[in-house]
Amino acid sequence: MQPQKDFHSDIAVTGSPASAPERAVKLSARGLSRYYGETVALDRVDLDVHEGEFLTLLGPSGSGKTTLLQTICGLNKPSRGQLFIDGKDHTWTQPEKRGIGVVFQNYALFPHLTVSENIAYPLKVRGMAPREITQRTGRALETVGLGHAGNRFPNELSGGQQQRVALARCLVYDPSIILMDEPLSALDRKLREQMQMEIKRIHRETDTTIIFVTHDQEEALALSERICLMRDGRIVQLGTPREMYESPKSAFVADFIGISNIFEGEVSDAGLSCSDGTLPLPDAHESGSKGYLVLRPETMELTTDGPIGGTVTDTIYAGAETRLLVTTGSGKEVILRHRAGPAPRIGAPVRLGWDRNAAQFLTRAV
Ligand SMILES: Nc1ncnc2c1ncn2[C@@H]1O[C@H](COP(=O)(O)OP(=O)(O)OP(=O)(O)O)[C@@H](O)[C@H]1O
Repeated sequence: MQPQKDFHSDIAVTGSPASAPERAVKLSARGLSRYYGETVALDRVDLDVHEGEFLTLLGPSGSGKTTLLQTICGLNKPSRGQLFIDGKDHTWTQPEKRGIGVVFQNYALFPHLTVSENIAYPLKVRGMAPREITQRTGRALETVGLGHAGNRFPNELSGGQQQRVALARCLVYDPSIILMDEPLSALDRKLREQMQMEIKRIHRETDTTIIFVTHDQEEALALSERICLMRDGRIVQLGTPREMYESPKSAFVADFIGISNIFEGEVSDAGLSCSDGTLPLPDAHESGSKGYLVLRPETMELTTDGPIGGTVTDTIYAGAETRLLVTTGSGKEVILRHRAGPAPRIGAPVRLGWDRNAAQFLTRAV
């Protein structure tokens, strides 16, 4: 498996607690499945989301994230299984009776209504008293930092501000759960990062349970208390960003979360035999078993007698470190971070070593 992450990207694992939050369960999925003919979009999903938690559904395209989100809010009906909110079975409850707010990527504001009118619209339709509408609208606008922009029209706002209006339109109901389906993917990188901070702040201040869908692992690491990584309609691992990064259960998880250099091979008495030689393993394993040695870039270094040989094929200066791309003898691309001394030039032959205690040996592919 080759590293497919952006060589230029930075991975920051936020300081989340080391274990799942000890809070009441807000929402539970039990054996949730959704079939479309032969396609299994969701496959017996069991999931508990805690009160006030920020949980991200992460996974490649087609892994079932949107289907799970839609099943939770009631826009999609499960083929099997149950959904509980606050301990009550809501599998077949109408979407508007679930107390769930939804924010989509496509924020779809009414262009001919002002920001305040956009936010007030659904409350008006439901016949709420004008005074309460004004109060709620004002509060929601303040929460998203747009108290000054109530009289503007959507086309007078930036993409980030429009997404905040969409968020305010959701907050105005005081939902106890908010679902967000790739809400930031239409924004450019800088705006997206600003909005991530904003969403984190709103989460802290309102203590709402948030389930956030993204296929961007950096966004998941930056935002979430826990990440639920999906593939082929199943949950492959659920944990804090740190658990997912430091203790992946399979090569798929190690490859998806952060940058990994993964060597696949067979265990022999001397280590892992692979196309780049025999590599030492962090612990003992039965000879003949197959598996994956996972080496994170920050645990690798250039050493004169390292077990892997290769050639530097790219270097990127990034302040405190230089990122090196090394192509090994077998043609595999390895990323590492070089901190001490001048970086080698492109084309230089190098040998790679690593901190053996920080290496991981995984036997599962998925
Ligand atoms: N209405 C539908 N009819 C048939 N198949 C569907 C339908 N909706 C989703 N699927 C299939 O179900 C699977 C899961 O789709 P889903 O949209 O939930 O994935 P996703 O993880 O949200 O993907 P993406 O990141 O691309 O949005 C995919 O194989 C998809 O093709």
